[in-house]
Order: sequence, then structure tokens, then C-alpha cells
Amino acid sequence: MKVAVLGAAGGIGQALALLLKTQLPAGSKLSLYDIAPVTPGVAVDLSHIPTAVEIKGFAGEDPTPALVDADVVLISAGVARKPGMDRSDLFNINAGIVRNLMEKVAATCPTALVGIITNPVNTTVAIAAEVMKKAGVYDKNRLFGITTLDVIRSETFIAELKGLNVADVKVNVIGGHSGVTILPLLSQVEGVTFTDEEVATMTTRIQNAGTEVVEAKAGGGSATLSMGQAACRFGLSLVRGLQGEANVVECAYVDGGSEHAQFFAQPVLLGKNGIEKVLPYGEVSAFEANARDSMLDTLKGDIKLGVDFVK
Ligand SMILES: NC(=O)C1=CN([C@@H]2O[C@H](COP(=O)(O)OP(=O)(O)OC[C@H]3O[C@@H](n4cnc5c(N)ncnc54)[C@H](O)[C@@H]3O)[C@@H](O)[C@H]2O)C=CC1
Ligand SMILES: O=C([O-])CC(=O)C(=O)O
Repeated sequence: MKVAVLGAAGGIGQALALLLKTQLPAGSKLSLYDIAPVTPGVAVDLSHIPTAVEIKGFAGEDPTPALVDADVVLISAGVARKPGMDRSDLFNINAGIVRNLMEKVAATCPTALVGIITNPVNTTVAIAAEVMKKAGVYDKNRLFGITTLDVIRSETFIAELKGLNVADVKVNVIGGHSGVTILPLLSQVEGVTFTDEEVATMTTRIQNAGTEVVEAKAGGGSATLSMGQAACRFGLSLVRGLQGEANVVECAYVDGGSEHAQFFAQPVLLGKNGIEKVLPYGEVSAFEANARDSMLDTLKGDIKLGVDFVK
């Protein structure tokens, strides 16, 4: 199994590379790429960790050498937010970065499973899909916007509020990955009830959690370490699915035939071809149904921006 990380010298990329070096199955290959010249050195550094994961680093303008024979490609290349910015403010720079990298993915490893981390995810995933379509190699079951950070934040915050063992908390987060498009389905969390006020406060906290980190880092970037953990969890789930493990389910932002929008985050069953099955997200409360319906104009606008960018 070969996993490539594009953007591997960045805050997320380095954390993700470290976690993958220590957690990928024995015999895996890990390939790191970034335009930053330090990237081969990051790989040398990680290569001294005694695990049976072979690691190589590549820098420069062309990601192709890192992509050859990749089974999974995780993309965190691009710029991150500073205080006062919205995720959509990253579009101008990151749209072109994702388009260029996806052109290389389409040419070099068109059947790899691709996880997009680069913001604005609601839009960059649509860009990735359009690039693959243009190249004639689009498979909607192999492209994912990684929304796992919203899931692990929800698990953490709910466990804290309700005094639960965080390992026991499971929550679906649907929609997209910015502001009101992030919708945790709190009504489905087993073994707990929330007051209306708790639902409102918790939903807003999860939706604004990225901004919480951006403000706390005070100009030093956005979430990197928690995102490294989230992307590692998601990347390992992709690998487990590829290896034929049963019942591997994650929420992700996918082209899954949703009635709500072309791309919509919901639970998916992962397998040897990426998405084996898009799963229903289940019953929702009146509050959640209203929040879901109210987000759709924003989400569809974000998607259209990406489609128009490539067309
Ligand atoms: N999906 C999610 O939940 C989250 C997404 N993000 C997003 O992830 C992205 C990366 O964030 P950080 O790692 O904190 O940023 P960073 O600035 O620390 O790292 C970004 C890396 O991308 C590299 N890069 C830039 N252009 C490139 C290109 N054309 N090819 C290859 N590499 C290139 C840079 O050299 C740098 O090493 C941002 O867009 C951020 O908004 C951040 C947190 C959560
Ligand atoms: O908020 C940001 O800019 C980074 C991000 O996507 C998150 O932390 O969820």
C-alpha cells in the first residue's frame, strides 16, 4: 500500500506524515511531496523512526515522482487562514494549487483514492472532481473531502460536556466543512440528551471550532495537529477499506448522490474501490432538519464556484 501526502512539509503535512509513519500497516510505502525544499529532509528525519514503513521525500515543482503507484493521495498543500479570514478567502490561492496537483494525480495515479484537506473543502473537492472529469478519469467513489476534524471535535466536546468516555462517543457530522454547512447530528448521540440551549451552543461551537484555533494561534495559522490526527484516522480508514476490512465507516464530503447537493458530507462504507456504499445519515431532529435546509444555498454556491473555476 502506498500513501502520498502532498503539502507534506506544512503544519498538517508533517504531523500527518509522523502519524502515518508510525501507524500504517507494515510493508506500506509513504511518499512525501511539497514545493518546499526541506521535504526530502522531513522524510530522512522520519526514516529514523523504527517502523516497517518505507518513506521517501520529494520537493520541487513536479509531484509526479511522489505519485507513481500511489493507492491513496492526501492533499494538504496550500495556504491556511489568519484571524479575520473566512475559509472562502483561501480560494484565490488554493483553487489553483488543488487544480494543478489534481492534474498530476489524473495523469499519474488516476485510480488512487484522493482525500482533500486543503480549504475551502466545499469548493476544492468540486475542483478536484472537475479536473478528473476533464481528464476522463473521474470516479466519484474515489474522491473525498476530509471532514474528520469536525467529527473528532464533536466527539471531544460532547464527551467533555456530558462526562463521557470519549472512546464511546460516536457522532455523524453532515453537510460540508465551513461555518453553517457543518452540522453535527447531536440528536443521534447514544446515551445522552441535550437541552435546546445545549444543542444551540454545542452546534455553534463545533461550527466555529476552526476559528477558535485560528484566533488562539493569533496569526500563526490554523489547526494542524488535530487535523494531522483527523487526516491520519481518515487515511488509515481508506487503507483498511482497500485491504478488505469489513465495516469501515467514516463521514466524508462526497459526490454520493445526495438529494441535498452534488457534494454532501455523510457516512460512507469504505472498501476495495473507495466508497462501497453511501449510508443514510438517519433520523434528524426538527432543529437539524432546519439547519440542514438552511445551509444548502451556501453549500451549493461553494460547489458552483469550484465547478466554474475549472470549466
Ligand atoms: N479539511 C480540514 O478540516 C482542514 C483543512 N485545513 C487546510 O489545510 C491546508 C494546509 O494547512 P497547513 O498545513 O496548516 O498550512 P501550512 O502553510 O503549514 O502548509 C501548507 C504547505 O503547502 C505547501 N504548498 C503550497 N503550495 C504548494 C504546491 N503547489 N505544491 C505542493 N505544496 C505546496 C507549502 O509549502 C506548505 O508546506 C490549508 O488550506 C488549511 O486551510 C486546515 C485545517 C483543517
Ligand atoms: O478553520 C480553518 O481555517 C481550518 C479548518 O478547516 C479547521 O480547523 O476546521
